[in-house]
Amino acid sequence: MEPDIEEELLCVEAELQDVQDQIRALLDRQEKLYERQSELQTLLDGYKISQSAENKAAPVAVEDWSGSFEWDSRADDTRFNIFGISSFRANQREIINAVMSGRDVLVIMAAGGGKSLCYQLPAILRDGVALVVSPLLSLIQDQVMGLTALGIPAYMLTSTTSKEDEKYIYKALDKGEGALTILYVTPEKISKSKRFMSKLEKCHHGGRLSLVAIDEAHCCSQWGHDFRPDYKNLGILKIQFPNIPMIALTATATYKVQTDLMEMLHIPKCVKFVSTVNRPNLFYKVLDKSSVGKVVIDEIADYIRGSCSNNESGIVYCFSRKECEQVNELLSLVAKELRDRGISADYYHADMDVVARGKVHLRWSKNKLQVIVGTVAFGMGINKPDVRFVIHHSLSKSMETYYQESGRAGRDGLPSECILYFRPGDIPRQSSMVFYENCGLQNLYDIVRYCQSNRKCRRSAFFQHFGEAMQDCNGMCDNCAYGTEIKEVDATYHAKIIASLLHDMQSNDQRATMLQLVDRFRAKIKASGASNTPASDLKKEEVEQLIILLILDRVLKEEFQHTAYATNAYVTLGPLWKQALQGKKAVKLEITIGQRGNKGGSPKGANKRTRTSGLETKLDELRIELSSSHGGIFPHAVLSMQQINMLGHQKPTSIEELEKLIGKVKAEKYGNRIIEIIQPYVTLENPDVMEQDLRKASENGGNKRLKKKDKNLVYVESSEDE
Ligand SMILES: Nc1ncnc2c1ncn2[C@@H]1O[C@H](COP(=O)(O)OP(=O)(O)OP(=O)(O)O)[C@@H](O)[C@H]1O
Ligand SMILES: [Mg+2]
Repeated sequence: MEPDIEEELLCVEAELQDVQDQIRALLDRQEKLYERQSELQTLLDGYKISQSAENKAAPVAVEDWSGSFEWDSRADDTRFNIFGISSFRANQREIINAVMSGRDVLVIMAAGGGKSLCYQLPAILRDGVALVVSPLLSLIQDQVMGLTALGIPAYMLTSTTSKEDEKYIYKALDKGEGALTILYVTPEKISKSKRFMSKLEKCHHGGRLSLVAIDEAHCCSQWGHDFRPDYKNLGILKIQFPNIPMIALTATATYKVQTDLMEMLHIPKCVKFVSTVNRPNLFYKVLDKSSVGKVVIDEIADYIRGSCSNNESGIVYCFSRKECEQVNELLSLVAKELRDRGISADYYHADMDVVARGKVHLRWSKNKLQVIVGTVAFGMGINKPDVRFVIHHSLSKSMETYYQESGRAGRDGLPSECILYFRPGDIPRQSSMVFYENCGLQNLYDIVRYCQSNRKCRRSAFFQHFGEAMQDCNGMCDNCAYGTEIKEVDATYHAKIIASLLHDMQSNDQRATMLQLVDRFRAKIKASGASNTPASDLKKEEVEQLIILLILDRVLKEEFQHTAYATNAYVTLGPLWKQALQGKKAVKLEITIGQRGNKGGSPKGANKRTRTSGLETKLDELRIELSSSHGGIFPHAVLSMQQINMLGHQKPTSIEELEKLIGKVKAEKYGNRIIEIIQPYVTLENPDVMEQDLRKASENGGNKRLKKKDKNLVYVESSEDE
């Protein structure tokens, strides 16, 4: 009898185990399906919106904007000889053709993609004045200075415009007197200045308004990340000037924003150009953030000293603008600590007075200051193309904002790095700042997922977020480049303890912050004396990581309570807590071995940044010097980094050769000085080798000499004669 019972019991237990395994597998599958469901829903919403926008617009035959047009040769000549740009980037030529054909155009192109050229070049090719609306004074100033340096009659009408310039501009608008090709204004001018609008009408009436460009057009939309009320009134421009081509440009990719701004600007039939969100030159990396502030600063300083020895520019972002007071202290502290470690750094925050802020920005833009430590308030006005690194000392509030903020690196297309310091312990502070925003927590958890992931390509997270097909990362993120060295811990048991702890606390009307929960968990493990249970081996940070994982998996959730001074975040039981309590929810915790971002293995695409040669360094110094002597323009307006690299390789020795590389305008203006710098490097074809040989030669009693064979070739030979 007894053996029968025992046998049946074993069978029942085995079957139970089997059922439990199946439940677990099904729950896992359910999770995955939920995730996929939400991804597909986002894609579908986007698709529907785009369809309805297309249906609303009159059917337009598919047009070929890449064919030949009568202005082709003029466009190429202007691109090269005035802008010094050797070839168009993706979509630029097509966009220019559409504008030149008189069509309204919407341009969605990633940061640094080259949107400015898309309206500046047609502005030069078309007769009359091009009106450009741009949201920030600093952006406008940059652009006007750059264009003026290229000899293009560009002006701005803003609060800082002198009376004299204002008079000149109004005369040009009114009567067509004086050269005026591009006029920049802030949106307030359109919505608030009747005088300006009436002059603009006259300009239009006289057939002298060539095009209207709305830069940073996402500012029109409340769904965009930087809504500006004055942008809402820009719809008036299309109403007043229906036949003038309007080009709206933005780097924000969401469909909602796109359709919103087409409606607001009254350009339903516009030709839309959407480029990829991919920024192939950016290397994305997440690093574990130490809980000790100084260690983080040490690491940042080491990174800057090690990877950016040529005084290459960068930004360090700290916190969000909402925590301003403490942030200001933190910013100045971080800047000071970086200075103490030998790095030229200063801080920038919204509360500084305008002059001081402007000075910091200017020093940085002119490469006289290497690093700006700022809040995200230091954002849209940044037009510097050669930012080599953007470091986030703390988490952005969404994937979209991280894409924008990190995207300030490498706008010139050269390899640059985006580094994010992540610590689960930072999350409650962030979540208590965003929870009241529409989808605030969901957005934050998305970027937390991005950070927590040790295997998934970082780039793929952006493609997924913006509903774009996957593209190859080419080893340009830490997860793709270094491979993964992680330990997977089955944390199902740990999750069970946490759920039971919280359940007990909640039954007693108690609540816990994340820190308190971590402490309670560890205390419970200790008190139970279970030193060899699987739960005892988790470090404090790993318990934090687990709690965050459980929040992302909806086993737990965050709740918030306002006090007079702050908003506190608490961790409570979430929708799937019972499954966790019953051990039915498989929880797998990925623990990094060693430090994240420093995983072993040789990086595939990492460190693609080439070392700057001696000549390139000299050319870089020259551009700083020339920029000051040419009216204080920015160094990148003299020569871009790409042009410096090209000159470093090609080493032109005559103005004619130089002209073929950087165009007529720049060759004429700066040519002599550039050639002066290059010349010695042509005679010394390989200066590093040469220097070594020269040294050896002198050590050997000078029995070697340099012999010049032809203009470009130099070799070293032994000579007994000398
Ligand atoms: N075809 C090209 N070839 C090489 N460099 C280019 C080309 N087009 C633009 N650039 C350079 O790329 C940099 C970024 O261009 P631009 O400022 O127009 O970017 P953007 O798309 O407006 O970016 P953002 O969204 O950040 O404003 C500039 O330094 C510009 O001179
Ligand atoms: Mg731009």
